Amino acid sequence: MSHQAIHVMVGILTDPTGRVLIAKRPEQVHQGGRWEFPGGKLKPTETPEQGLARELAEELGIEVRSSRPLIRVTHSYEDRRVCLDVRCVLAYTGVATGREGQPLAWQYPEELDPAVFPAADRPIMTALRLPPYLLITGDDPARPDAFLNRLTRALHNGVQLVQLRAHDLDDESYRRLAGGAYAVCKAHGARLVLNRDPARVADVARHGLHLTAARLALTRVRPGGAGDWVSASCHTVADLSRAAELGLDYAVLSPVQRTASHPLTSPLGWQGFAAWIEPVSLPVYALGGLTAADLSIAYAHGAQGIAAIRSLWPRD
Ligand SMILES: Nc1nc2c([nH]c(=O)n2[C@@H]2O[C@H](COP(=O)(O)OP(=O)(O)OP(=O)(O)O)[C@@H](O)[C@H]2O)c(=O)[nH]1
Repeated sequence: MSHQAIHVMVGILTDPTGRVLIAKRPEQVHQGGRWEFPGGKLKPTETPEQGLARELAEELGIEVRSSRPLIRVTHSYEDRRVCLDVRCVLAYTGVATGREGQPLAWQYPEELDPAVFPAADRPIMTALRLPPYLLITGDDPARPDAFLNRLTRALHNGVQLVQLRAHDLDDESYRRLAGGAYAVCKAHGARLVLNRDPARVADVARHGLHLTAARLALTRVRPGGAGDWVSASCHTVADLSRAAELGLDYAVLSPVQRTASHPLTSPLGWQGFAAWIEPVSLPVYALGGLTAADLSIAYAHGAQGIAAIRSLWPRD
């Protein structure tokens, strides 16, 4: 088998209700009969944007006007290795139709069934379900009422994913706070991920678990159950590889910029961030000195979105 990955451009079209476009691959081709996100092989003379535009014109009869990176996934099948270069189509003209006779369907990301897609597509489906902002909770965990109040305000501001980080609390206080935070998140349709030793929160209601970089290094098997989203803090290329090997759902890479809390740690910068995540087939949030306004630059460098404590945690 050739080790050179085939560069494949893949486009995500979204309708106004948030459904994404999928197409059925013909029976006789590679991964035939499975559903896919539209796209195809990049030609050697094309830029990624040109390749995406050509494939979507050929397959769907649309003209792509603009797109942004979503994720890159490298996957080895028995007979070939592919690098799926996935972009969200932000603007296009025309009406998508199956120009090659392929059935099309629009589905909400939560409804996509990984079993009917090629194996390489799993991280794409995760990326489609994850929101742009990840709030890592800030101060006040010792005053649960004030804490939950701030959390509620953050959710009103549009946050949909929350990591409960409160390392100063003892286990019992953490579990109590998690109970309150879960209720608030659930009521707002947001997800709560617990940053605590998984063994100590095994019976606590949640949507997922988060591993510190130190715990990631000690973890041999993906923790949690089938319904958990599992993430990890990463500060090195080795951390990112480990998160991917363990089959985690996403990573949080820091620091991208210098932060007040770690003024002496040298930041990665956006170029460094992009270079580190490029070979990793995982959605990766950028963390460290960032605000919601950095989302476009984060997207341009391949991030899933922005993670932040200070800038997403409401002040009094
Ligand atoms: N378009 C697309 N290809 C995918 C996805 N997932 C995935 O593993 N692939 C793989 O990426 C490769 C894409 O090749 P393709 O057959 O679609 O390429 P193409 O349109 O240029 O076709 P051609 O080679 O017949 O000209 C295949 O090996 C396919 O199995 C996906 O979601 N969308």
